[in-house]
Amino acid sequence: MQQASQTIKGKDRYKSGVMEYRKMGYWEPDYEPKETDVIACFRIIPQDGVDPIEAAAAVAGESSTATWTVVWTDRLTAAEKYRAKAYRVDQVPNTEDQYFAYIAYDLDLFESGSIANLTASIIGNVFGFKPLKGLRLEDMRLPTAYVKTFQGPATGIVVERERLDKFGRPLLGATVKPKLGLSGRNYGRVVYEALKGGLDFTKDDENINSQPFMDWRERFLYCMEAVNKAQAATGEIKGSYLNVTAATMEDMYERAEFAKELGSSIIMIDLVIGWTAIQSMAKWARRNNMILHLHRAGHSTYTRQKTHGVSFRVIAKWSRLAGVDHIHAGTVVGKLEGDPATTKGYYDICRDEFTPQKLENGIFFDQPWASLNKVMPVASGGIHAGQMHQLLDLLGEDVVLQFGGGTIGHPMGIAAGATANRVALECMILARNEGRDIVNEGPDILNEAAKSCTPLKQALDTWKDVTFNYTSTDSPDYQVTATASA
Ligand SMILES: O=C(COP(=O)(O)O)[C@H](O)[C@H](O)COP(=O)(O)O
Ligand SMILES: [Mg+2]
Repeated sequence: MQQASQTIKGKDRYKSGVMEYRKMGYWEPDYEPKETDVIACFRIIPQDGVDPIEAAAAVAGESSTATWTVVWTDRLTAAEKYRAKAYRVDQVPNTEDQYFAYIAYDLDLFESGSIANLTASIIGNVFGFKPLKGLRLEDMRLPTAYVKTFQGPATGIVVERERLDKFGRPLLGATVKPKLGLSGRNYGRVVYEALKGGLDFTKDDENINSQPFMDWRERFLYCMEAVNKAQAATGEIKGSYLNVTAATMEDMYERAEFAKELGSSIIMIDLVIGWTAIQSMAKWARRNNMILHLHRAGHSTYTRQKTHGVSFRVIAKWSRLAGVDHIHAGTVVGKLEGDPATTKGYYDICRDEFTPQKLENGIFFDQPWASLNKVMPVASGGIHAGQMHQLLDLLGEDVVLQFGGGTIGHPMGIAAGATANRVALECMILARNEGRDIVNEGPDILNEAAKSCTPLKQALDTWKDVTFNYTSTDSPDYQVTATASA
């Protein structure tokens, strides 16, 4: 969709009154983004009768320098440079009223190393702008110059594996269940059983902090006792993500310090604590040699519907900049939202050294990572041992596979549930390394291994028919590599 520049030049540009955004300089179809520009792709759904180009210009304006009327004080600034520029608008395939608007922002609009500052512009007031029915931030191109101002993951995949001494296979974890209500002592028993049975990690759930039934100190003490006992029993390094999420930064630091004092290798935070708190904890984790796990609690309130909000691929990018080591990124086959093609895009963002544009995976831009560490994606939510071949095929090797119900709900108990998952993983890795076609032979490979592993046999029998086959709400709009480029 093209419309020539309508920017008013000279002194008429600064006449008092209301002027269309495209006339104020926020629509510049000839603009060529600079290497150092931040670029955003928004899905715009204009109100009836609103011209899509004007809507795109308004988004550029409201997310950068503009207000609703002309202000003469623009002339006291380098306004042409600071104005964000909508430079391209495409109709979204298979829609009548939706448009992808590409907007370029000068790097000087943003404070170095601050997600809070970036987001206050890009997803600030503009999301409430009345002429739009809906607005979704689909993707961003963060230039190398800007990426370099962030710390990135505190530890990274390579060093995490070295510290854990685990290579060549996904890591295995489990979320302690029930989510709420266990006492510290019983909680510790779940952790011990799961780790002794063969998992590498257990984890606190997103909503367990410090409630009347279990103080956070109780939890940390019993978890670390379980970790130490399981390490002694198995000779392997184990961990339990201790959730330090709390009401204030002071509380979170206190909890993190205690986790460190007890010898934990990993702590956990929830996305709901906010970007500044996440960045603070990432810096703390870097200083204290701690792995930092991020649970994306809350994201679905704004990532899941395509008509308004922020795509999770953008949340994944911001999280990598902010400095977390783990991020929940979806399972495809489990109980929670996750289209395979879209989810692949999230995993690439976490693990690539350079993420190329791939419209079929929802990736709109080439994204350099400028040597920032890689984030370990975490697959969690309604998965079980019988899906091991699919998980390995879809998600690859650098991933934590987390089975909460799929460990603790095992008919023979928690340790048996853990063993089932470990044996399923190891037999699948062996088969893959032997060159077998694990996607098609996967069920046979598992059944074969189950002949000499009763826990695996029972896991397969218990959960064999469990699938969550529902239509995804967030599949890519371009099904094949299109010619569009930023
Ligand atoms: O407690 C669980 C999963 O438990 P279970 O394994 O018993 O289903 C996590 O909170 C979800 O993984 C969150 O979802 P996501 O990972 O998609 O953010
Ligand atoms: Mg949970």
